[in-house]
Amino acid sequence: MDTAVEHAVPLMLSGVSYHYEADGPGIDDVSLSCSEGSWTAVMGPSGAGKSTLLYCASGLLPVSSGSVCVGGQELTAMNEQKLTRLRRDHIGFIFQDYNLVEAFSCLQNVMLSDLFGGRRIELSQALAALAQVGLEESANLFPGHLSGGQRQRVAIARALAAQPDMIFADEPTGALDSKSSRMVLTSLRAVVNEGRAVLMVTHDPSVAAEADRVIFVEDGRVRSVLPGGDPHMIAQELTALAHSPEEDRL
Ligand SMILES: Nc1ncnc2c1ncn2[C@@H]1O[C@H](COP(=O)(O)OP(=O)(O)OP(=O)(O)O)[C@@H](O)[C@H]1O
Repeated sequence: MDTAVEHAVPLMLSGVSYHYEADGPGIDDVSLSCSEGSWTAVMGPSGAGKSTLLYCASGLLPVSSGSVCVGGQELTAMNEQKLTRLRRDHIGFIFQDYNLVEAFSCLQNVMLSDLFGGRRIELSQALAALAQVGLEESANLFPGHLSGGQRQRVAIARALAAQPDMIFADEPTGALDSKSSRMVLTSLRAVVNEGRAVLMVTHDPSVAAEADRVIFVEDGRVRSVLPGGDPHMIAQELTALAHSPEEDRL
């Protein structure tokens, strides 16, 4: 692999806009970057554009203007084939509802890409990813035997196994109780400590507080950025944003 690409910033968005339809909702002029070993949370009211931001940043939605670079590679200029390869090789995606295949064991779920002719994942890589989320003992269990938190940790292991530069997580704890959430957040911190960058959407200030910084989005635009760490400060910012007069937001 090209060394310059290998050491490039995992994610950089410059002036990114996307609208589902002309003059309709979407995101406007969003700029942000995520460095190696950093964890960024995205918060904002319902309908603010958080998921849209995540989908644009991961190449799942084509931006209408601006630039998106993942691992130093510009996504907006890529054809579908190159984009698919980039997503496969550099991006992990964790969804709220886990997206596990019920008929496959945890290990098979982690190796899914390899089983379907996508990225090659060695057995040792898959087992290491399961161990990283504390599920090495559960490799041969099926999702039906797991709690919600364990399922989500399998999904994280799957995102990790391909050793992506960048992990996107859309409400990864949204469906979990507090104990399971805690385990998922511990796993995500381990991923970040290993040098991966995480961009995570959440509604929960105590989950966002686990991140290194929190980006607040409203009406499709970035309104403010706070450091992680203090759930009360994050909750206050969210409330202030929701109650700010329309003219202050423009
Ligand atoms: N496929 C779509 N077609 C048209 N409009 C859409 C589509 N998906 C989302 N939207 C609209 O775009 C805006 C941003 O949606 P998005 O899902 O990004 O918000 P969000 O901040 O993630 O919301 P939530 O917290 O409720 O999940 C909303 O007004 C939403 O209704």
